[in-house]
Amino acid sequence: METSNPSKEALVGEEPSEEDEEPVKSDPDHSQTLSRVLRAEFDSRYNIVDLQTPLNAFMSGQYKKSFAYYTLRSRLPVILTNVIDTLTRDKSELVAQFAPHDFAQAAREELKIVIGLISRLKYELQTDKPFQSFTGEEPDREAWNTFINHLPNGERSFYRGCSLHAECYLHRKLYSFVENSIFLKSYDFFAKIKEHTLVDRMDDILALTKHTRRSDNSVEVFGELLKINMWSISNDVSSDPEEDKKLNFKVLQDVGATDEYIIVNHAEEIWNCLDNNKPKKLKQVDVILDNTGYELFSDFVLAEYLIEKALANKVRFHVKAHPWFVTDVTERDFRWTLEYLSQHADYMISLMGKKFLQFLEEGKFELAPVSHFWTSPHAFYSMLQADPDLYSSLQQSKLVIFKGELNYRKLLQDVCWNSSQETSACLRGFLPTNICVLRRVKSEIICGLEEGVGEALATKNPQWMVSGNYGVIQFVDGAREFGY
Ligand SMILES: O=P(O)(O)OC[C@H]1O[C@](O)(CO)[C@@H](O)[C@@H]1O
Repeated sequence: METSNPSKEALVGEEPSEEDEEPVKSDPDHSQTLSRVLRAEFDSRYNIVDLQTPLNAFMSGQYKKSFAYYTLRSRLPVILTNVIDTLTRDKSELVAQFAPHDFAQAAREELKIVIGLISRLKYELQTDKPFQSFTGEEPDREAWNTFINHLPNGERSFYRGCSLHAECYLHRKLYSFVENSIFLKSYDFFAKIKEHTLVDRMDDILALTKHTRRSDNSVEVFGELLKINMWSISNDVSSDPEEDKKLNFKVLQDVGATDEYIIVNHAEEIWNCLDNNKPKKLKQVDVILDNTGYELFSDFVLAEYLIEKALANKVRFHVKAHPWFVTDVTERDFRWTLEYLSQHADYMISLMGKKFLQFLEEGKFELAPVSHFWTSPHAFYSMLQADPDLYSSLQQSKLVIFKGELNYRKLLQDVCWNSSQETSACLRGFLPTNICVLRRVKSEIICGLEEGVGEALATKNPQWMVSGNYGVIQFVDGAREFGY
């Protein structure tokens, strides 16, 4: 697990910016020199400093040696380019799917406009332009515009501001282009990718199903499920997607095999929090979902265990209001997954799908009302003010499980804390109830480590925080804080 990620330096410039267009392709030495010069020019034009993110600063593209810079410079342009390529390639299919026959020409024209808007967004990203207001029919338009207008002047663009804001803004804008269209309203740029994250992982889904059929009601089994679930989080920063499959397979073979990579494990505290020996009352667990596919299936399996072992009598799932960060779960993905599983040719898989659907019917599983807060740029400490209903609904829960990297970054306001800082201190007062975090570490944001652990890992591999090779199962005791 230690090696696979290429160095960021090697990857920077993978996606050349608009002004990086190179006339000479044939001479590799010349190319490299030119690319170095262009990069230096880019950095000086946009005031990029050759530093890592300083301690206690928020992640930002202005620090060249940060993962934020690499994401803005290389990863996000690639995402936009891929969307443009898909739209161009699937044009006829999309027109046939979304527009009535008589309107095919109009739909084709509209698709061209959407492609143009995405290209423009890419240009704005690559030239550090200020964030633009939302001017269409977006239901969260006002909230977004207020947010943008309140950003200090120097933090209102892709590279100057907090990278959490930049990434969220980019994904929100991207969706607004189809949301405000006539023909493509219900189109999800990433639907096919998301379907593949499930369909291509049927072997793993079957293996996980078999592995978890006869399981005891014990802290050991519960701890295993938490590990399986944490490793099921998709590792989008990995250079090789096959690595993820291998890792998940390895975890099912021997769940302890990856223990040295789990740098915080509070499984026992989480178990105690849900302890089924305590008098039975409403025990609701909320899961703030992250990605589709094998990960979502593994979320269902964890939820199934909570219900069947009476650790919870309801599990409420929170999905995104619209397509988000490529593979995040929307309501459509959630329902599509259950339908797909329940109709699968493999008897065991279809039984699982039917069982989960039945749980949904019986209210053991529930879809939480859709909240635009999850697709806002806000860190979670501002939930109480920005979405008080959501906050009070989480207060009804015994435990809220936050899945994945983005949720972690929002819990910690995208701030580069000292890694041994106590987690509850980093939440800035956000503790509606007990909190559990399952996360693969994919950026320089972390807290709650034992003294010296972060430093030791950095000595071993300076890239450890951006590899996705390490994970945490963290717990913050809401009861201790508020005496519930
Ligand atoms: O799906 P997850 O686990 O939330 O990961 C997505 C996040 O991880 C990163 O890829 C790395 O921090 C971000 O670009 C993005 O915020």
